[in-house]
Amino acid sequence: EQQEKWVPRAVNMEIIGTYAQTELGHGTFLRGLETTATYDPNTEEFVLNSPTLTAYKWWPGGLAHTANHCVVVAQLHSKGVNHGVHPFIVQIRDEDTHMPLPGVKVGEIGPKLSFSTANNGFLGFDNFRVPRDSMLMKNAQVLKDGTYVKSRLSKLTYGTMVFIRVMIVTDMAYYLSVGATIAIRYSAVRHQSKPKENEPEPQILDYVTQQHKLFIALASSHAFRVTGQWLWTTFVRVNKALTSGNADTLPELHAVACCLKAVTTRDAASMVEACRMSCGGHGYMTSSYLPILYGITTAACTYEGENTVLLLQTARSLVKAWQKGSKGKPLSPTEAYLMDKSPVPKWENTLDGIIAGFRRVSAGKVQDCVSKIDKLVKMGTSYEDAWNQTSVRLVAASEAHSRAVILATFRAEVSRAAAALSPPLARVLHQLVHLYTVYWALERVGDLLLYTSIAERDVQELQQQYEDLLQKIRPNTVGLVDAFDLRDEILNSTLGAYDGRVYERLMEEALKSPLNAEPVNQSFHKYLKPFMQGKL
Ligand SMILES: CCCCCCCCCCCCCCCCCC(=O)SCCNC(=O)CCNC(=O)[C@H](O)C(C)(C)COP(=O)(O)OP(=O)(O)OC[C@H]1O[C@@H](n2cnc3c(N)ncnc32)[C@H](O)[C@@H]1OP(=O)(O)O
Ligand SMILES: Cc1cc2nc3c(=O)[nH]c(=O)nc-3n(C[C@H](O)[C@H](O)[C@H](O)COP(=O)(O)OP(=O)(O)OC[C@H]3O[C@@H](n4cnc5c(N)ncnc54)[C@H](O)[C@@H]3O)c2cc1C
Repeated sequence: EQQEKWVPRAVNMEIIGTYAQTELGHGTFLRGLETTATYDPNTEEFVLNSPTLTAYKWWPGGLAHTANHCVVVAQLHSKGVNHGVHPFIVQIRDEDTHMPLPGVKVGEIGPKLSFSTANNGFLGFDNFRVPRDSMLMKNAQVLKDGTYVKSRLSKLTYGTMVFIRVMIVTDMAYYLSVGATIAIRYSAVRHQSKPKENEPEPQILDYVTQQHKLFIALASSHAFRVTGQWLWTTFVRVNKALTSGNADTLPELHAVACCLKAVTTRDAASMVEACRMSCGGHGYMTSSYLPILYGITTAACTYEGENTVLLLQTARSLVKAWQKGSKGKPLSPTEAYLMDKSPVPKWENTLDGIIAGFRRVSAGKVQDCVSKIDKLVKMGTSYEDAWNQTSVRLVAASEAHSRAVILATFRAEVSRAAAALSPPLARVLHQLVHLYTVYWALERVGDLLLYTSIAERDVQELQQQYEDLLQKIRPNTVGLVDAFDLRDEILNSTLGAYDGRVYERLMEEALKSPLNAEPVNQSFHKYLKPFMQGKL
């Protein structure tokens, strides 16, 4: 009934909404939110209040000027009992005049690193009344007389966050494709230095250090797209099961969505920044789009669950899995490898060998964490303090798990898809899988040395494989980014346009600056001249 009431209006753009959960005082710790929704059975309404400054909603995108409705997450009170946080759909502005409704205080939070167009807002309530059916009652309910009917699973309230975290993985694949396209096209246009005196300056794309910076962004875009598709399929399956009353697979989905969101956003932000730096000075120009892209991707490390916090959520699941597995209980598919008790096998410099190695690293790190926590608890430390003292390792274990999942998914899905592709295309995609896998093996060589039987000569051979791959991929790189098929209007970049007119576009953009409108800027007469004449 509620969906029938709200969804068509939203789809028709009659109402514009946002998700108002985070407050000035709390974003991560949802149970600590302070906005209250107190049920009044006499009028069958909820009364919304922001009892403190820190209770003000803070951050929701589009809240300041665009939205006229929002989903407000608030502590539900009924019959004198606090039932915890619940979502309410709340109209905040008049649908005709767009004026804030009485009892609503709404505004814009101010300039940010990026997302300048998102008008992120603040929102407070002063005895603001909404009808009973404003509470989203798919899970928990409040009856007319104020009786609270519990949800069969309290964590279903957090479902929207799981959905968005799943979407973010594919989103990061897209942003990396944008960054890689701009930087690789620019690197094909840009010539710099003269390593051989009698030859022209090479394209900077021919410098192997440049390839090292950029090809991983290209490969990661594919890895994340494939992983995002797999995660989406998992999400759909879990949701289907939830609809028929089975929540058994929800914890696994939550655990894997958390670590994949964290690792893909962190990689996307750092690789986009590497793309920006790989364009030298021109990459620092806003018109290159790369600084904006960095602002967008680094925001994703924070929104929808701060990355460290999310990695610790996955670690919580891994530690529990370890404890369960040690008692011989079955584990969920993505965590089952943790209980592989076979002796450490001889190292193999193959894709399967490296993926198996990453699983060993993850399992080894989880085991270390469990041992440390157990030891501390036995010494009398509380579990919570033991957890905190182990948390640097827990985050590393969670990241290793995530890498194992991405590597295995990328390899499996590309191998499966390759059967339907032309042999040359399949070969190139396999090269990207290979490059991605070897890159991370070399990045995490310390971990592999600790937890697997990899030896110095294996590492040297991997380094050689990596350099060979850069060379093999080089001739196809521009074709590979063209294959992302991103229109110039979307790239919005002086450096990345299809026609390669980099220098012309940079000058065209520079000339648009209002500071170039007059030959002598007024600041000369106002400040500089008096200063030069000693009058200031
Ligand atoms: C809008 C539509 C757009 C569509 C397109 C999207 C495209 C991509 C987006 C691009 C644009 C993006 C724009 C920006 C949007 C940003 C929006 C926001 O940030 S909004 C704001 C986002 N804000 C955040 O993300 C806030 C982050 N904070 C949180 O999520 C939580 O408070 C918490 C998880 C950290 C702790 O919660 P707490 O209650 O203290 O829990 P405990 O630690 O005590 O654990 C208790 C048990 O619960 C379990 N469990 C937990 N969660 C889940 C779950 N989801 N499920 C299942 N289970 C879950 C947990 O495993 C544990 O199990 P067990 O071990 O006991 O068995
Ligand atoms: C661009 C952008 C858009 C956003 N859009 C929205 C939106 O539309 N709607 C909305 O409701 N919110 C939105 N947010 C808010 C966002 O969801 C929160 O900022 C985010 O969940 C992090 O919470 P926080 O700011 O309270 O960080 P904090 O939790 O205060 O984090 C600060 C530091 O404390 C650490 N920390 C916190 N808790 C723990 C812990 N338990 N263990 C270890 N370390 C911990 C973190 O790792 C971090 O280093 C947006 C934020 C941004 C940046």
